[in-house]
Amino acid sequence: MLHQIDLELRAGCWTAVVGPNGAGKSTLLRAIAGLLPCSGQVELLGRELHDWPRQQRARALSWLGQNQSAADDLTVHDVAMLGRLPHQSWLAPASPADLAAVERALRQTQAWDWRERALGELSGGERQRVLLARALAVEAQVLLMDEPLANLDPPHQADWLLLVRELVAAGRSVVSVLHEISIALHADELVVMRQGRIAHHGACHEVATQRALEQVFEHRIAIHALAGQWVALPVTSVT
Ligand SMILES: Nc1ncnc2c1ncn2[C@@H]1O[C@H](COP(=O)(O)OP(=O)(O)OP(=O)(O)O)[C@@H](O)[C@H]1O
Repeated sequence: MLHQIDLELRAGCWTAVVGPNGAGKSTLLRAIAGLLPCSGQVELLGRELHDWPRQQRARALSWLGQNQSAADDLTVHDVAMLGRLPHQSWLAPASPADLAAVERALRQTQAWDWRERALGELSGGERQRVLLARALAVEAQVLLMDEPLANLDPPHQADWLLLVRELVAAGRSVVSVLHEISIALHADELVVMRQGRIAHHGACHEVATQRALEQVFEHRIAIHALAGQWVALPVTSVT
């Protein structure tokens, strides 16, 4: 349940949504995606979400859900091709543009070599990279990702960070729910949530944003500058 949400997300930038378990992060993302009924108003790229024709909206907004399901017997290539559905006519074969987008997306997540394997044969992290490829294959203007780093090892987390930077440099907007606070601190903006409300919304490098972040986690993390980056370290000492 969310309360009194008034949030405007900047286009062409990466916003990370952070906060404790149960704070409402996934609910907020689902509301932005139009996947939840809500009493307020959600606008996408300046237009009321429900006024968008379905296909246009599906092309404009890509969604990577938390623990997203997909048929385990589909090949990796077929799963990524599902991302092209908004671009395809009913029962029409994949176009050269669809095939090129799928190849690009699978290469971006280093999943191209498994393209003939069944999704069900993959490890958790490998599977997540295929689902990420499916979201990328949409080539949407806005990407919403709920815990995209789930099961990814550190090198692939770093790759995801670079990928998001590339998407933003190309003018796309990315909104991601993240538990990896040190990764989230690389975002342009943070939405800090607690108990169904937005506790703070601001630039990652601002002191007020970082203090809000420490506060919602009850000062069990502390944010430090290290090797030119902001990092969140666990606070284990009891005062
Ligand atoms: N389908 C549902 N029906 C009823 N309550 C729900 C449902 N989904 C989530 N909630 C409740 O809404 C609140 C916010 O949940 P949400 O999943 O948005 O939190 P979150 O911040 O994403 O948490 P987490 O970090 O644990 O994934 C929680 O108290 C949760 O119990």
